[in-house]
Amino acid sequence: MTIVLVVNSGSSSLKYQLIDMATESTLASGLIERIGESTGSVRHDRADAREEREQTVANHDDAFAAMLENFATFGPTLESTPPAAVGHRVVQGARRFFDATVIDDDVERNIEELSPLAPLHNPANLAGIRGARRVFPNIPHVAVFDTAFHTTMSDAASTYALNREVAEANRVRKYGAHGTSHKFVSEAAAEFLGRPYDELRTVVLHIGNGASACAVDGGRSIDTSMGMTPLEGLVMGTRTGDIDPAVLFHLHRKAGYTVDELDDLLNRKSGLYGLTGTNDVRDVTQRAAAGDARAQLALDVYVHRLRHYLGSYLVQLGGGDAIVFTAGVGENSVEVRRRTLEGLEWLGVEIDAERNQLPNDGIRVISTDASRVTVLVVPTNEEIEIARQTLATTGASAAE
Ligand SMILES: Nc1ncnc2c1ncn2[C@@H]1O[C@H](COP(=O)(O)OP(=O)(O)O)[C@@H](O)[C@H]1O
Ligand SMILES: CC(=O)OP(=O)(O)O
Ligand SMILES: [Mg+2]
Repeated sequence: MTIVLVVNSGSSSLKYQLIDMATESTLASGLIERIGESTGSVRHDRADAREEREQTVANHDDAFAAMLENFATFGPTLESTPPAAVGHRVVQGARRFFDATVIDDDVERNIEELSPLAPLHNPANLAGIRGARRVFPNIPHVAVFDTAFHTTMSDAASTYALNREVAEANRVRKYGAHGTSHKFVSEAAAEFLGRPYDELRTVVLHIGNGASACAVDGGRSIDTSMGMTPLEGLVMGTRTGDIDPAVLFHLHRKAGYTVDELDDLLNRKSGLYGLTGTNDVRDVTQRAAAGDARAQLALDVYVHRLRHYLGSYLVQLGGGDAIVFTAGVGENSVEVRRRTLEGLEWLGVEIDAERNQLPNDGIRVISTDASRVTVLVVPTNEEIEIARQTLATTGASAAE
C-alpha cells in the first residue's frame, strides 16, 4: 500500500487528505477553517465517522498541529499508515517551477522568495511545508504548483501593457492560479465525454471562495482570469476581482488609505462580502430571493463577470466543445449556473433545467441533448491530482 498525505493550505484554511494510491481511496481527510479569526473550526473525516469541533486556530502552524492531533486522536494514526510522500499545494511558482518538484531547502527558499506574487497563499503553503518536513524528515515532499498548468499561456495572454522595464524588473505578468483544478476537471470532462483531451476546447469556471475561469485548448491553458496574484478576474467571496487600478490612487489620495489597507480592502473586505456582508453564495442567494436589493445586485455583478469571461474565452478558443462548472459554487449553485448560461442558445449553449437541479454526487451533463456545447458539472479534487503528481514525481509505484 502506497500512502500519500496531501496538505492544501489556503489563505485561511488547511485541507488535508490521506490517500491510498492503489485505489485512490481517501483513508481520512480534514478541514481547518477560519484560521486567524476568533472562532475557527476543525473537522476530521474517516470512512465511517466525522469529528467536528470549534477551536481557535491562531495561524497555519497551529492548523498543522491540529491536523497531527486529529490523526493521533481519531486515526488512522500516521504510524499505522505511514505516508510514503507528502504532496503540498503551492499557489505561486511563477516562471520558476513548470512542474511538480521535490522540495529541498533551495526549493523552499524559492517558494518563499515568490511570496510577494501570492501574498495570501505562499506563506500559508510554506507553513505546511515546514511543519511537514519537520515531522517527516525522511520521506519526499513534493510541491504541486497552481501556476504550472498555466505556463503554456502565450506572451500575448500573459503580458500586461505596463512599462516593459518595470514589469520585467519586478516579474510582473499573469501567472494564473487554480491550475491543478482546471487540469483535473478538464481532463475528467474529456474522459467522461469519450473525447481525446488534446482535441477538446473547454471553458472551466472554477467558482469557490477563490474563483477563476480558464480557457483550455486541447489540454493546454491558453488564458485564465487570475493574474500576477489570485486577486484579478472574477468576483470572489472576499476579493474584488477586476477593478480599475485608478480606484487605488483615488482611495489613497482622497481617503488616505495606505498600501496595506488597500491590500486588505481588495483581498479580504470586498467581493460578495464587501457587497452584502457575507461571502457565502448560499446566503447571498437566499437573501436575494427574499427581496434584499443588495444581495440581488451582488449576484448580478457576480454573474455579469462570469459571462464576461465565458464570452471572452469562447472567442479565444474559436468556439467551445464543453463548459465545465466546478468548486463549491460551481458544483452546488443551480442559480449561478442557470444565470451564467441564460439566453446563450444563439451560441449553441442550452441548459436543461431538470438536469441542472441534479444533486452534486458526481460528474454530470446539465445541457440538453440538442445543445451544441456540452455543459458539465465536474466535482474538483485538487488533493487527488496533487497526490497523483506527487507519486509520479517521486517515481514510486502506487501499489508498493
Ligand atoms: N449549496 C451551495 N450553494 C451555493 N454555494 C455553495 C453551496 N455550498 C458551498 N457553496 C459555496 O462554495 C464556497 C466554498 O467553495 P470552495 O471551493 O470550498 O472554496 P475554497 O476552496 O476557495 O475555500 C462557499 O463559500 C459557498 O459560497
Ligand atoms: C488561488 C486561490 O484563490 O485559491 P483558493 O481558492 O483556495 O483561495
Ligand atoms: Mg479552493
